[in-house]
Amino acid sequence: MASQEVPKTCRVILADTIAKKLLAEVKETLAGFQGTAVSKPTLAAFLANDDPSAQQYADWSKKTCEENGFNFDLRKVDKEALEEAVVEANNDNAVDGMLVYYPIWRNNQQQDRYIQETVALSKDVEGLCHTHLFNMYHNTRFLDPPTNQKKSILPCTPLAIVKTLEHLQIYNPILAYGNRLFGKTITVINRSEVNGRPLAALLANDGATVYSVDITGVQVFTRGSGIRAPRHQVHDKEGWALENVLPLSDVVISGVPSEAFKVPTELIRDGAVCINFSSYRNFDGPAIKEKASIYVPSTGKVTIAVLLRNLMRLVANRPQSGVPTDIPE
Ligand SMILES: NC(=O)C1=CN([C@@H]2O[C@H](COP(=O)(O)OP(=O)(O)OC[C@H]3O[C@@H](n4cnc5c(N)ncnc54)[C@H](O)[C@@H]3O)[C@@H](O)[C@H]2O)C=CC1
Ligand SMILES: Nc1nc(=O)c2c([nH]1)NC[C@@H]1CN(c3ccc(C(=O)N[C@@H](CCC(=O)O)C(=O)O)cc3)C=[N+]21
Repeated sequence: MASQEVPKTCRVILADTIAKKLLAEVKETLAGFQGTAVSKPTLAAFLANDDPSAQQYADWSKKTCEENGFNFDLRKVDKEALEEAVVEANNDNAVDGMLVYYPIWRNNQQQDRYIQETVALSKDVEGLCHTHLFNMYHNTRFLDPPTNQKKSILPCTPLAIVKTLEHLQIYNPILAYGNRLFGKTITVINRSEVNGRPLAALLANDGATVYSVDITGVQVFTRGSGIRAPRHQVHDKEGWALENVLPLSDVVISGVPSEAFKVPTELIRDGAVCINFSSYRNFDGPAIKEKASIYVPSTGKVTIAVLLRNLMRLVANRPQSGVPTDIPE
């Protein structure tokens, strides 16, 4: 009997597919807000740079908000007027959540950090205020222990990648919640404070061994020996580079903001899962499809769906809003 050749095909999974699933949940949750004072939540977005990718991201966010029953209020302001504009939105009851497009001061990250902290905790839809980040790094889910009514907000892009990995069934539902990446090795290329570092921590907190790569080198994020440690641990891997970690990795996630950068396809394991979150294509299009089992070329649409979910969560965290508090995880 002639043996049937199994076609060697990589599945390309588009962000749109994952986003649609999440937006269906958003719609259902928002239905529960009808008849309250916040039937149509408002997201204010501040654009204070001339970054075309921020403008494009704002345009998509506006479209997605409006198609799904949210107000999107884009406020273009001068850098020097930004702080006061954020303070005004903090005090404006018509604003349910806000985000500021970064980077703003290209040579002064401290000043961007200052603006991140100026956003009120109760309106921080991207989860970038210190308290939200602290809770994420410490694997603490609630803002109000021991009452545990107010959920802490997780950063949008890292959470979107977690949602993507869940969709791809990299999270193993047979395992206990909070341990569903146990046994998985994941490389994250990017260690920025808003994307790569929180992502590495989230994945390690769920049990993965995570190699976090940036231009300075490699760190490994794990839950430590055994599976019981409550939060992740970080160690430097002196002298290590992509060539050491890519061959070990079940999943490769890349977010390098450069046209020229490509993850070296020949170092990636056969059958690895490859996810790009950069606005540039970090994987070499045709070649990666000969290597990867699953390839996700972008995640921006998933990020926007997560943003809307975070916005509903902020509303639900205000007891006076009167909306149901059971926003899906
Ligand atoms: N899909 C989404 O939802 C989002 C996508 N982005 C995109 O993600 C990208 C990254 O954004 P940020 O993290 O804010 O940028 P960033 O400039 O703050 O950080 C870049 C990171 O990549 C590392 N890196 C740069 N070159 C490298 C190389 N050759 N090898 C290894 N590591 C290298 C840097 O060390 C740093 O850790 C951008 O293209 C941005 O537009 C940003 C936010 C959301
Ligand atoms: N506070 C803040 N949060 C952000 O999330 C943030 C920001 N500042 N500053 C600007 C960058 C840029 N950004 C992108 C989002 C999605 C894609 C992306 O992947 N877009 C397309 C792919 C490209 C295309 O179709 O042209 C997609 O997923 O469908 C790219 C870039 C978020 N940003």
